[in-house]
Amino acid sequence: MLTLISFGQAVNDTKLAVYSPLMSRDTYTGSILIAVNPFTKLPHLYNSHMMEQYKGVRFGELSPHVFAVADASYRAMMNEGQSQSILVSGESGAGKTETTKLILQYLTFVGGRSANDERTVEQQVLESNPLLEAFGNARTVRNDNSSRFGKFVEIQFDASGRISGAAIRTYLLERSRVVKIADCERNYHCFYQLCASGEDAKKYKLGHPSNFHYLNQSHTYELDGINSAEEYLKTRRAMDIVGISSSNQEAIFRILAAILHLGNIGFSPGQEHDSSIIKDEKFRYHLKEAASLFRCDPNLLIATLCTRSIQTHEGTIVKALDCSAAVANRDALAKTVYARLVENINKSVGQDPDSRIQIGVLDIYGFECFTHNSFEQFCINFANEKLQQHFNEHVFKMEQEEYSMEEINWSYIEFIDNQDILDLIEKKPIGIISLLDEACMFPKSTHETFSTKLFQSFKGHPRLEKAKFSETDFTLSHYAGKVSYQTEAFLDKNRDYIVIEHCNLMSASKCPFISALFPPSPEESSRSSYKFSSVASRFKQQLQALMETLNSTEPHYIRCVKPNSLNRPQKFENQSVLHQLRCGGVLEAVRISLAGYPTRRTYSEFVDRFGILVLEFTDGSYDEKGLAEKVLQKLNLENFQIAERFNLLYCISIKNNILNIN
Ligand SMILES: Nc1ncnc2c1ncn2[C@@H]1O[C@H](COP(=O)(O)OP(=O)(O)OP(=O)(O)O)[C@@H](O)[C@H]1O
Repeated sequence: MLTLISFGQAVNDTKLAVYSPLMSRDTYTGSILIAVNPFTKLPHLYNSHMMEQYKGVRFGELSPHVFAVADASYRAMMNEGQSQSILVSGESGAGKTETTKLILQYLTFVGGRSANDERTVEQQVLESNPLLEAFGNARTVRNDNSSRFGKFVEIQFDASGRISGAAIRTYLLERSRVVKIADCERNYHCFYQLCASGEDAKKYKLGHPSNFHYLNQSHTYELDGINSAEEYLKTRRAMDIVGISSSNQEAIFRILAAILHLGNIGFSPGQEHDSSIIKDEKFRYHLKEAASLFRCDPNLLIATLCTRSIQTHEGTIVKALDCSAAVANRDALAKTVYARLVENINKSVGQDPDSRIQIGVLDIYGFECFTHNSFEQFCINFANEKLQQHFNEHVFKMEQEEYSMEEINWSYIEFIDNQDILDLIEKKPIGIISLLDEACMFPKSTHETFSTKLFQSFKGHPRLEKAKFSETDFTLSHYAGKVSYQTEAFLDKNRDYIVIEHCNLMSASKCPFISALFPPSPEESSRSSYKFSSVASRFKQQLQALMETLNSTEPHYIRCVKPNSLNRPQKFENQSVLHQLRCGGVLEAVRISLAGYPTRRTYSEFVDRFGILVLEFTDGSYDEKGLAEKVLQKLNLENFQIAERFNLLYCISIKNNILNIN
């Protein structure tokens, strides 16, 4: 079944309102909430009074609200004993992170213990958010606080419905941002917070962000209305509440400082051909600082940055790296350390191994189609195809199954199945990801050879074509429209080398926190100390695991909509909104719903509401079903069916809009 409801004041003035509310009933599977970003603070909509109002109230009874979805999932979990999931999606800046926070706020409200202790599990869950944001969010051209990863926050409950733990899984952290930032954008917030931290910054020999290569590339340091020093204190407080020990907190910020010093190390050509050395005294200073903060041997750090070892039949030989290879090596080390640090922080919220019921909230990037689309858009759109399939299966298939179960006459509506594009992307041994991995493993492959192989392998495939005006770009026909991908950087971006020297350097750190980030890996025989690890394949596996989790839950959907590109309140760009609804599968859902019987009422609900129209028959000689039939006869309605099995009445809502008038 499908419930489509709109949310936010802005939506009331638009054509979208015509779809709202189509129906409601006591089962919530397949409901979609459209949450329009108001771009203005509306505290009265989200306070505890509001939470109290939505608590335990039948879904659809009150105005559409994110609390209604959160409450519905909590009630369903408690009543049916089944885990739930809430899938929040939308484009950058649409309000996913804010919506996720509101859901967590509501769940901690209904599932929290009234304790004064700051370190209750629910406080930890709430405080995990600012922590994740400090380390995983950054300013982009679209959003000052953009999440640079997808996340699935699983709130665990005990049998009495109290929060007992939480687990956070993150997806596709944008690692490149640690070392490279585009104009007007920033690195992760935590770096600026640390630079503004006063005493701590001094202790780690930090100063203004403009002194650091990893922060000064975009000349953008401040965020409107945000004080980094205050944010630093908030992050520290969040760490306390989540339960990160003070020595681990010290290690975490020391690592951030080390990364900044590492980025300031420059190289000049060495005496030997194609070799490099640390450029001069200034760069040696940063090298010494980085080594000292990482608690590692400075000479080993130099060797790690400027050389690479290769295994041959005769033994290990050490090959010098030229300056540009040394810079790439330095950046790879910075990215690896940061990614492992963030992974570790995400694990810091306490899990409850005994919990049997959970509510998972997925906050993941929506479908993307820009003028230039690269590997990141490919991965994001792959994830959206997966989620779209899940959406299809759970909303459309269940809709159809319900009709056949209730023996309702209904002509089967086709929905666009996207299995073919998923096969094209992920099928082994020949799919886009497999071909890309194969290209990455052969040193001589280029994006040209990759594209040629791709076009040869899928000649005539209805979902793949060569992009116009390019020999190497490919266009995929996604469920939400066509996207052309530029392949130039595909191979590079898919290569995530695990560099043995990096692991050795870090696991030898005298700081136990750092060495634990790099546990010894089983020795593998390889000719190179660089081991290829595929970003796309790892993402594919993570998505698979996510889909398995989602499939074991009852899903609820929230589609966040960005009403305008200027981030202003009260401004609605209809074309863009329609495009977002199409990308979120909402228009397709509406189509399916309108083709069936979107309005459903139990006989009793129906008679409660409309019995007044047939007062002359309410003398007790008719049961609820009989009275419902009398109402329908009186209204001269035709497009309805009466289901015997669950005492339900199915109506076509658009024609019988009267049924929705409260
Ligand atoms: N419910 C809301 N009430 C008030 N302001 C909101 C609300 N939702 C979003 N905003 C505003 O919009 C901004 C962007 O929202 P948010 O960061 O949640 O977007 P997002 O979809 O998570 O973006 P990204 O994918 O880039 O992380 C917020 O910083 C906030 O200013």
